[in-house]
Amino acid sequence: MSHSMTRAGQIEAALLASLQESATLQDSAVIQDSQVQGVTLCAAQSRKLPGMSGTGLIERPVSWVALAGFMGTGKSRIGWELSRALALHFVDTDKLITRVVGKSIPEVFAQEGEGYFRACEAEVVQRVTRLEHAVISLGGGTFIHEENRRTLLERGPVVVLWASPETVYQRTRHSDRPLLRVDDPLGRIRSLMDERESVYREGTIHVHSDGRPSEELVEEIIERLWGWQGGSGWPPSQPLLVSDRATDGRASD
Ligand SMILES: Nc1ncnc2c1ncn2[C@@H]1O[C@H](COP(=O)(O)OP(=O)(O)O)[C@@H](O)[C@H]1O
Ligand SMILES: O=C(O)C1=C[C@@H](OP(=O)(O)O)[C@@H](O)[C@H](O)C1
Ligand SMILES: [Mg+2]
Repeated sequence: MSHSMTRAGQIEAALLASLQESATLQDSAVIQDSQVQGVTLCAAQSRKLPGMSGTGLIERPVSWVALAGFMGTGKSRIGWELSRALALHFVDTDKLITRVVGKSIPEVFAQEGEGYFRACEAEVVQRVTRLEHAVISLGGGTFIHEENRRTLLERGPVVVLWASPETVYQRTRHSDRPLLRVDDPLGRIRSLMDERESVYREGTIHVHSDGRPSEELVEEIIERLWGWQGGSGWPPSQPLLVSDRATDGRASD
């Protein structure tokens, strides 16, 4: 990216490239949001009718949704699959930042520092919450920062994916997450998850991912989104109770 461009301009250009890519990969050319000549199908139904999802006869529970949660819970993968199921654009904020800065996430952390990464993340949140027709996969730390959380929850539903520390460890051990580059990654996962858990609980819908295939998760997310009442999720309505923080409580909202 050119140095003469402002970061906002760089984000705009990178976003455009991401959206073009996501549209190119879209398997249906024209998707209508609601009724088409009196015929509507919800996304779940259309997936049971092969061929129908490409015809534009599709109705979605939402036209914008974000995925939050700890590293390795599946935000990037499930977000992508959810975007295909709902025929929406897909934006992964980490990939967007990689495009904007021209460096991988580990390089951004090592060369620019975490503070720089968090500043990019905050700007990207401001931009992606103004998008229409998109599934947004956040980085694991994005939702932790209050201003990001407020902006996201005012925009639309935030689905939080959960997994046990052991599952996160298995899913991330062969990848390069800068925050897990330590002697005892499982211990680090446990302590960081503990630190962040109460904040993740401010999300709109909570889905546990341990031992569950992605198709099942996408299906559950879509069903839960149909049941979502709408409205701003900010400020969080329920004060957090200590008993709510039990491990079993993570799967429900
Ligand atoms: N439900 C799942 N079951 C098995 N593996 C999964 C599941 N969700 C994600 N993964 C895998 O775990 C790894 C981390 O997933 P990713 O989507 O990058 O997580 P995140 O974006 O939350 O860090 C990837 O290899 C991905 O394919
Ligand atoms: O939890 C975090 O603070 C981070 C999570 C990562 O994203 P994923 O959750 O997609 O791995 C990435 O944004 C960065 O390494 C920091
Ligand atoms: Mg990710």
